[in-house]
Amino acid sequence: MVYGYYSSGADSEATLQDNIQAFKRRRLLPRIMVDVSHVDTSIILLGAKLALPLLIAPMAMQQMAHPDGELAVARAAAAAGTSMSVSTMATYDLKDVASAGTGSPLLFFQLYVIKDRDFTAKLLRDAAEAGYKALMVTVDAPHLGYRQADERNEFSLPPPMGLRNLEGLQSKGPDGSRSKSSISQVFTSQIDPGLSWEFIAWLRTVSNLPIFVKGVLNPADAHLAVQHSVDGIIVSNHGGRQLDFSPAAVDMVPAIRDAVGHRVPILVDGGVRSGTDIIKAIALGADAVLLGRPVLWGLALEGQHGVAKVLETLRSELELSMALCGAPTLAHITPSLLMGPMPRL
Ligand SMILES: Cc1cc2nc3c(=O)[nH]c(=O)nc-3n(C[C@H](O)[C@H](O)[C@H](O)COP(=O)(O)O)c2cc1C
Ligand SMILES: CC(C)CC(=O)C(=O)O
Repeated sequence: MVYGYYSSGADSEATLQDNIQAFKRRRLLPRIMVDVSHVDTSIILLGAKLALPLLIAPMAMQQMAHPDGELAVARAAAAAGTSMSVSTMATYDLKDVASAGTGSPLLFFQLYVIKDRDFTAKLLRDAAEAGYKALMVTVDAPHLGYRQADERNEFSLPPPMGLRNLEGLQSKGPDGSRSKSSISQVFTSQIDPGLSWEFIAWLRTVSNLPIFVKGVLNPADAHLAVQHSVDGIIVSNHGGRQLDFSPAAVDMVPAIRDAVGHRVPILVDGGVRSGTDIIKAIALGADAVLLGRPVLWGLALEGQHGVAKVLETLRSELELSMALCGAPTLAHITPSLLMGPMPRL
């Protein structure tokens, strides 16, 4: 049941697969005779220096993978000098995760907007007090995508685990959803499907933190996001878990970069599995990438140590591949390093 929840995508999983294929279709065209005796993988994001252009994506309910759950992931992110985003649907209190992540250059709090706006405002106050430096507002999930594995397994969070940051929220009773997955039921009853761009203005009245919107695919929406003064864009199809047959996120990066220019940072996630994937995403126009499921696999195997190994593997792959591309810094990763999609792959 847990593996099904973590690994699956929506419906036929076409988008889940496409996220991986979109990277595999591309080839790198290296430059030679460039001094790569020193390779610098670091990046400045929101004024914070990250050791690598790889952040940990928000993922719900991490205690199912390991008893230390989100605490272990936060510790591994801090030790690797990178950023973690903590889900509204975490199984540890957001304050405890922030303490565990002390030393991380940039902790994000991922917001699912609760219908009860007072509750949402309190969550945001708690996040700011706990030391989170930015918000990731997920905008691609007015409803949860249909995931066959969760229906088949009648997914529910095994007790005594709970959604610690939603405690105190009034139960809304039967939600009218016919889903057999209890997380889908909670989502339908508590999460607000009525958001529009005006929400960003409301958010500014209750939080001073920088706002990234997560789940942008259409360049027209990227343009609107910037018009509404967001601080960053995350190009994402939610790891193929929301709209099946939406495009691979990385394929949308060039058009979104064209739409917004360099006014805000652009992050992308979905299917990043190697150092060369990170290079491809940056060459297409992203500033950095988020990593999803591989973090959970590391967590399940060896807790904090397992996550650390996943991050270190990607870091060393990135460093080596940058050297082999003739790119001593991230600024050297330009579109000229890329060959377009290969036919028939
Ligand atoms: C098990 C799981 C739980 C997730 N939970 C959240 C969440 O709570 N909030 C959110 O914005 N995205 C969530 N996501 C989406 C991720 O943030 C991210 O977009 C996606 O996993 C990236 O794709 P990848 O897993 O192929 O790297 C979740 C993804 C997975 C696999
Ligand atoms: C608990 C869920 C709503 C988290 C999520 O975003 C997901 O499973 O994709």
